[in-house]
Amino acid sequence: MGNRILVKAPAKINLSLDVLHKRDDGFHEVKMIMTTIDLADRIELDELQDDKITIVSQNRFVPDDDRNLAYQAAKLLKERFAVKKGVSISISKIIPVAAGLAGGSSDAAATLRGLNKLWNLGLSIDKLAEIGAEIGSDVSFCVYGGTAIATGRGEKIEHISSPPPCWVILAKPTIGVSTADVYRNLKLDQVEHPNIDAMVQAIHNHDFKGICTNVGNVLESVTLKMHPEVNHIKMQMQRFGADAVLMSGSGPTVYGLVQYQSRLQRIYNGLRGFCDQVYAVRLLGNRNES
Ligand SMILES: C[C@@](CO)(OP(=O)(O)O)[C@H](O)COP(=O)(O)OP(=O)(O)OC[C@H]1O[C@@H](n2ccc(N)nc2=O)[C@H](O)[C@@H]1O
Ligand SMILES: Nc1ncnc2c1ncn2[C@@H]1O[C@H](COP(=O)(O)OP(=O)(O)O)[C@@H](O)[C@H]1O
Repeated sequence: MGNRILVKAPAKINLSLDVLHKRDDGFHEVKMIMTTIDLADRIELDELQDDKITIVSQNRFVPDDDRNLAYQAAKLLKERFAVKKGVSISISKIIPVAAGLAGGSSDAAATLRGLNKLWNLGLSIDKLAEIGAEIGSDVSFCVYGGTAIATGRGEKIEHISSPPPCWVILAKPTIGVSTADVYRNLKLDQVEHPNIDAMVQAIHNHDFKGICTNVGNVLESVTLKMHPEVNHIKMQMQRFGADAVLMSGSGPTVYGLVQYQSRLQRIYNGLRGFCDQVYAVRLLGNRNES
């Protein structure tokens, strides 16, 4: 049997997401605070002697061809560094798909980190993040994990300290949301911009209350209008007692920050009454092992 590497691919949430303007290249200039959570896909990379890339996944929403972001990551490394061997990429999908949690981007990032080892490429983590940006805007952050301010189209990463430990409840409505559609329908003259500096300060001070008052996401203005059920989940989560409630990324997943474990069960049970996909996990906030 050939060499095998196992890599964890954690999801992210956006504690704050601001869009500054639309750029000439069609992308939007953003300023976001991203952090990793303890909800992760598992990626298994098995060396193949044949010169090919295969994707194995039991999840019917995960493409098993070149549309898969993990496939694209492997192809990019293979071509750029003239690797003659192949790889079988097996994805155990835990992160809900098309949810605003960067599941696909994190699979791609984990594949980059894993193949760097499997193929002995010796690339630095910064180089892997740079390569990741060619696959998608969120991939660079996912290469590092941790907590960061992301600017540019999301690929410029400045690491900051982790928020104080807390719980994160996630509820994913059954609808899927296209990130491109959400950005396209954003009306920047009608949004309320979050205070990112105040969020950074609150994180720096380990001020959980300050973090809760400063969560904000301008993309909510689009997705909540398109899908009123997302707002319904937000209101329910607030009613059940989460300390802060926000949509992650372009949605439709809504997350709640919860300081005390004693409250978790009640919020979880309440949401499970009308939403199939509910998760209670810890906020990780620390960097991936490279
Ligand atoms: C909204 C965010 C917030 O973290 O996450 P998700 O909801 O996808 O998790 C990201 O900005 C999404 O990043 P990602 O999903 O990697 O986007 P990409 O594949 O690069 O781009 C998908 C499409 O979204 C639009 N897009 C993306 C990023 C950006 N800064 N401006 C844009 O306008 C573009 O139309 C692009 O074609
Ligand atoms: N490894 C992957 N896991 C999940 N989805 C993937 C993957 N590769 C490509 N995709 C495609 O990317 C789209 C967005 O997926 P995902 O990364 O889960 O969502 P988001 O960008 O909202 O965080 C999906 O519709 C799916 O078809």
